[in-house]
Amino acid sequence: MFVSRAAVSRVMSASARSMSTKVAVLGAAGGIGQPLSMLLKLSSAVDELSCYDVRGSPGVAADLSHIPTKASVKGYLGASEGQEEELGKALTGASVVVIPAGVPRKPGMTRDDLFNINAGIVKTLVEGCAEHCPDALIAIISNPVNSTVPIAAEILKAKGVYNPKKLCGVTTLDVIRANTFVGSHLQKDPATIDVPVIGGHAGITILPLFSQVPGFTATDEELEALTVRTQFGGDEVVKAKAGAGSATLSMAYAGFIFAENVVKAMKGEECVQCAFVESSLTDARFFASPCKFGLNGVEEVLPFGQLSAYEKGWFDKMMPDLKAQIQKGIEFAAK
Ligand SMILES: NC(=O)C1=CN([C@@H]2O[C@H](COP(=O)(O)OP(=O)(O)OC[C@H]3O[C@@H](n4cnc5c(N)ncnc54)[C@H](O)[C@@H]3O)[C@@H](O)[C@H]2O)C=CC1
Ligand SMILES: O=C([O-])CC(=O)C(=O)O
Repeated sequence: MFVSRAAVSRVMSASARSMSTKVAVLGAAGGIGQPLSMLLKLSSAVDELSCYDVRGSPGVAADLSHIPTKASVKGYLGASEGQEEELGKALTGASVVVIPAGVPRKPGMTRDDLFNINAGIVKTLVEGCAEHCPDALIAIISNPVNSTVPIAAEILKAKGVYNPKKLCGVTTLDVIRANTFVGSHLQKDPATIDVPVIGGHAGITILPLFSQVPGFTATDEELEALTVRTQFGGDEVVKAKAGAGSATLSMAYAGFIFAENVVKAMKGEECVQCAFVESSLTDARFFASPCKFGLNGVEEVLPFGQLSAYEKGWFDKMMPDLKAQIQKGIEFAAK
């Protein structure tokens, strides 16, 4: 469950750790990667920022390094002619790895249409994590998240380093969209709204639980419009960008909130936020729900509570799609 930056964390002073945190962003020169790296550079929770990409990352790092905040920044490049592969250096010592590497959608495409390219990219990068930072928490942004997270799990398992507490798909953008749309509907400050969003991260697998928002009221038509807008918020941006990609700035903000919360939790400030994780809440192997984050990553996958009859209808509709997308990722990794 996502609240606001200020409200999500509770300080556990007794167990607070003073650890130095290296965060690696893989795909750091992209539309998401650049603003995400900048927000992480501005965070007082981050000590070291590692910017990796197959192009442009040394420039991004040099640029960010002139911002006077405490995090040190280094850029690392993938292999190309005359250029050695620097993924190992980028990952060594990282406690959190955020992965926005991969191609974005164009109008008319589904997230699943990205599978053929992005599955291979995520596989290679997660193999690097298994080798160079097996204890790091990996936060996957690359789409289709419903399949790329299962791919990552299978790769880590095959390498003998899978820890379900340390692998998450980032669904925070769905939460912040739902908060924004409900804020506007109720004419309230969206920062005070906290909509749990469960399921997955693609179309109808995204299920906002508006029935759990205190004071929420809507007609049937308004509820339907808010639900569908949250499910297809990504398409709204893809359409508006007209071929120039998908959400980058709102995603960078969402990825930053997620990653910073993870880092703070690892330093002793427990928090609850939604994430797509291995889960036994439903018969889907991975499922997004509120999770408690702490010193070791996902400390507890929390139940998502009572669904309204309307939400139960969407839940039943989404499950076959979600399970098929998860299975597709598992089968890819087994090849
Ligand atoms: N989880 C979510 O809520 C969201 C996910 N996304 C996804 O995030 C991904 C990235 O989107 P954008 O930043 O807009 O794309 P982009 O094309 O602007 O940036 C992607 C970056 O990844 C890099 N890259 C490609 N292969 C790589 C590799 N093997 N290693 C390292 N870097 C590599 C590219 O060089 C590029 O800089 C897409 O798959 C998109 O669908 C986008 C928005 C929201
Ligand atoms: O729609 C897309 O392709 C990007 C995405 O995941 C989102 O904006 O939610």
